[in-house]
Amino acid sequence: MGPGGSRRPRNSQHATPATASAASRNGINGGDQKSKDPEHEFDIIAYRTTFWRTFFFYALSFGTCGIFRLFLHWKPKLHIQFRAKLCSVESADLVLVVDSHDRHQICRVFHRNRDQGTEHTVVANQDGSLTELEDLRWFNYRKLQYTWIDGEWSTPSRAYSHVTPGALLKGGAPLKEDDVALRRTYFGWNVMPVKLSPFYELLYKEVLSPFYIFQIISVTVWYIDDYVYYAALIIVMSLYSVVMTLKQTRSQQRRLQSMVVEHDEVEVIRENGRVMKMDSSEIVPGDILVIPPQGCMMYCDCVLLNGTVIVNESMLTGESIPITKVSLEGLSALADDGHEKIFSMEKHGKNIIFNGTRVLQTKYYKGQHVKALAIRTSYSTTKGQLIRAIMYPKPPDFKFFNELMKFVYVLAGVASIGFIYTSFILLYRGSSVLRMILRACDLVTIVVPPALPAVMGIGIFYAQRRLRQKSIYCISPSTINTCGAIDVVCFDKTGTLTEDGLDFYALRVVENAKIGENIVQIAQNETCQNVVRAIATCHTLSKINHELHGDPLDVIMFEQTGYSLEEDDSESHESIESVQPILIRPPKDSTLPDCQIVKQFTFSSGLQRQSVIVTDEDSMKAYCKGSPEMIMSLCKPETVPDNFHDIVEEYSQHGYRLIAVAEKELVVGSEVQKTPRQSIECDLTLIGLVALENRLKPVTTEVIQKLNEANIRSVMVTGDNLLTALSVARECGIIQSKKTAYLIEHETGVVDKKNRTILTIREKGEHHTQEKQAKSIDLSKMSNKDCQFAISGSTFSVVTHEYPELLDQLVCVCNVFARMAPEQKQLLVEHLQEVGQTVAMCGDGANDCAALKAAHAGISLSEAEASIAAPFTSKVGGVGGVGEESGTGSVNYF
Ligand SMILES: Nc1ncnc2c1ncn2[C@@H]1O[C@H](COP(=O)(O)OP(=O)(O)OP(=O)(O)O)[C@@H](O)[C@H]1O
Repeated sequence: MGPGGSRRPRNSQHATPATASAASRNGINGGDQKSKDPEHEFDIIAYRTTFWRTFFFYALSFGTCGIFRLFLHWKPKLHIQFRAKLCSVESADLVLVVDSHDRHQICRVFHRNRDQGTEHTVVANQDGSLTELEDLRWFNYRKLQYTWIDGEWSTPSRAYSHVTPGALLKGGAPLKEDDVALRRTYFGWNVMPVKLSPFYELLYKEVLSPFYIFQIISVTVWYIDDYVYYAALIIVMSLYSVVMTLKQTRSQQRRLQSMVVEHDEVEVIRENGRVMKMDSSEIVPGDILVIPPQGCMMYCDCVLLNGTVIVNESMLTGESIPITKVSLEGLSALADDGHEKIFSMEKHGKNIIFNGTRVLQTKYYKGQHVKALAIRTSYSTTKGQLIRAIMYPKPPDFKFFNELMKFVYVLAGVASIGFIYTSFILLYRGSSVLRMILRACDLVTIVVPPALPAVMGIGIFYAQRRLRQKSIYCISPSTINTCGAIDVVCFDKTGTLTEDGLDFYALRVVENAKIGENIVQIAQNETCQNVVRAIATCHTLSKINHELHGDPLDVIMFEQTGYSLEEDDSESHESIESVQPILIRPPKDSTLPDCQIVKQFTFSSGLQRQSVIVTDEDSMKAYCKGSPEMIMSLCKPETVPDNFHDIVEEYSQHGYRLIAVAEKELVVGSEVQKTPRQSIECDLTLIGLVALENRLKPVTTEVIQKLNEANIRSVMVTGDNLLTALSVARECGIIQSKKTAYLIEHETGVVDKKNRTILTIREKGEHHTQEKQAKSIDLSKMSNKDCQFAISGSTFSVVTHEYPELLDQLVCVCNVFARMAPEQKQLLVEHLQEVGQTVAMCGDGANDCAALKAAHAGISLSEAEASIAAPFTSKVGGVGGVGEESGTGSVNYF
């Protein structure tokens, strides 16, 4: 099997596209490769078997009744070194793949020549086109197919990996049937088969582990030695454990299968633009899909070519609020650095509809198709990557297993001494050889606990059952053991520690750089109509089945305005995005005209803002809302009140969530569709500040208290303001009442002699800053003096780049990390792990996904039971305390 998929049955298990292409590295005979993907970093070493090595391998395996083979089964590296020798990729028939956790796997290399045989040797180019190779070599590893192209191992995700957004738009032409057939030979069918392993196969894998082999030997020794009852008891326990483990593995596979093996009818434009209905398994990268107006499930990763769609990505992110995806149309061709933009899955997430997500609604001109270009199928999609991460998880917890193995080695050392001593004594006393061996082995089996795997297996099984009863679903049972060793739990704030919903508190209008008083009732209040209009239009809400859907923050703000939202059906409106404009109507008795949202720039955590372009009868305006710091930086300084910063601090200190609103007048009829986002979101005029209340969840304080009692450190890592975060942290007990909170800060441009930005520490509440040279900051000492620390993302970034030597200390003593971008959340988790901490991360949103994945134990709070964002998914919607005795007997809380 391999890239010969055109003749392959539809549901065959075919290696599918991957995320990374393996880059060439000068290695042993040119056969040593290293993958670029940091997450799945691995070496690929080429080998060729020889006749004599194979002969000796079989001879020794038979000659030792399989013991030699069993030994090599545990040691794949020795196995391949014994059977084959290093060679170049061109002559290899085996490769040894070594992953970043030093796990080895031997894979067979397949080979096909263009002139031999009937099947094609096509591969994909980086721009998505196909090319035919003279000689095709590939191997399958963890559901992906690696093909030797241009001196490197590449996966099918190589297609569209180096292409401009403009080329993607232009390249979106219907595929011909011949082309489809050729593409299928390389990409395979768009399915993710999860095989239910037969019982005997699972049993074989389980029983061949060194522990079980040792157990078999132990039981045999005891049986011969007349410990019949004890031996029988251990057999019964082990059988029970094996059956439970197998049952668990099978139900795990079934669960995964139900999440993965989904397919349905889709509409694809093929051959001369005909819309054809077909099964989703027939989609190949390059196909153009038609997305129905009423929505559908997505079965591949695709780029939106026109219109706008609203999707629910909860399956991938755990976050169930609808997200708006926009088309590539109108995207500027040049990046910030002036170079041509290159399309990437990371940077253009807002233009990609991912496999496994549900399209709730599409928006475009009536009667026109919303089209999307399939770029990745089956296991190379984002969903495929997550599924692979579940199928081939990281080794549970290195520290835990290393220590467990150390414990076993110490016991084995003690046993060996006993073995030698007993053998010597018995020999000296003239005992028979059989009795001597029996006694000595008996000693070993008593010292090293043979029932250890059985006990752990049973423990995990019951722990998982208990979690399920509490609506916590676990897709990676081995992680349960890790939870017994958690040192730090990182919590996202909004939606995790605090309620998802917010309460509107007040609006303060800014006019002529003066800030007004609190306005609590904003609808129809004459004094704030301009800001109300901005709030009513600046969002990405949509109406699905007559209900407003979107970010809870947007919903709550919109509902205060008294405005209503309608999709504009009239033919006359010229929309900038060639999307049906959204009509915003003021309250009935208002004299203000209706207005249309003609362009939306979606919210992103990294940008901390969101904006829209709105037109009414005779004007065109851009409205922008976001975090006060961000909006202030985009506003003309003369429009920002002098005391604005102080006012923001005051609200933040009381835990309010703040959103600043700004506007900009645009010239009617100007070509704003071609204007990049950064040209719209600049030189703004500040017009208002909205304060929202964000209450703690009832269970939060109790959970933090339990963690404190268990000596597990709680850390808040949030995208919100530092002072707001600090106030919430104080309220829930992350910052303890008897401790003083210190803020670690910096001032941009203020540098020391070494040209490093000066870090300052100030006590929360003090307005003066007590400057200290970075060197004199000894955070670890200060933490002993009843201090706790908080830092914001920008200072964290300064420390990361300019004071890497402080980072270890910082992550160990800081309890609040605010204004953290998604990648900083991940960096924090990774750094905590680097300093030897076992980390759990608890989050609810798309901005927590990377951190959830990086943590030893990720806990996603999600409505979606089947979220694959983290090993644990809690449906209870809170950080409900879970006292759970895992297989290790520890009590865990999360
Ligand atoms: N829909 C929105 N429109 C405009 N600005 C927003 C919106 N949602 C949040 N913001 C602003 O962007 C900031 C960062 O948001 P982000 O979602 O990264 O974190 P968060 O929701 O504040 O906190 P957490 O990381 O704890 O969930 C927020 O503090 C807020 O000021």
